[in-house]
Amino acid sequence: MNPAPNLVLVGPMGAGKTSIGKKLAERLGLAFVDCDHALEMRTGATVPTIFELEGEPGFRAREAALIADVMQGRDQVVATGGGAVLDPANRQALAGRGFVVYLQVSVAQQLERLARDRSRPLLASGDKREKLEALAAQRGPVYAALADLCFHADGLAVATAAERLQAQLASQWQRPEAA
Ligand SMILES: Nc1ncnc2c1ncn2[C@@H]1O[C@H](COP(=O)(O)OP(=O)(O)OP(=O)(O)O)[C@@H](O)[C@H]1O
Ligand SMILES: O=C(O)C1=C[C@@H](O)[C@@H](O)[C@H](O)C1
Ligand SMILES: [Mg+2]
Repeated sequence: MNPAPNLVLVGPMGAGKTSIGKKLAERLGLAFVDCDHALEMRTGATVPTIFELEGEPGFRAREAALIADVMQGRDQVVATGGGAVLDPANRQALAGRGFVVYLQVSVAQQLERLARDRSRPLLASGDKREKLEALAAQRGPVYAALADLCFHADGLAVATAAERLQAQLASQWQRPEAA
């Protein structure tokens, strides 16, 4: 049993961190924080606009500041952005106060889900399959090393994935009582 005060979802773009996370938070009666969305609310700019104005380094700095703040809280399901785990300080913040679930998904499934997506700057140009494969090779081991639990989300509807994940969590994650 890991007594972390938050549940954290990590994994690649299109794994369902946002979609499954929202459903799971409802089922668990916890607050839901989507880091990309929270960053957009905080800055008043969309993720693509932040990338356009400040580049990926600017986005990553804002993402790190947000994660540091969010992880001070408790009783939250936190859906991270796909690249949040690249920063060691983020990894420390997420694992320090979170039970970390890696939502695993195949590149084929990502491609299906993100075929028409325009909100992810890292997929905006070039061949999507090649990019997703390169990101998977780089990030897959990082997600796996950070995770308390790996959950295969391939082929599952959002509601089914949330239900099954909740069932697995019941025997592995117990939130501490509030002080
Ligand atoms: N289990 C699922 N079944 C069907 N469609 C899904 C599923 N999970 C996500 N999707 C769809 O795939 C798209 C991407 O999902 P989502 O935004 O939840 O991914 P994410 O992991 O949060 O990605 P990112 O890292 O970019 O934030 C959305 O259009 C969503 O509706
Ligand atoms: O995988 C990534 O690096 C990203 C995923 C999204 O959630 C956003 O955080 C942004 O588009 C970058
Ligand atoms: Mg998301």
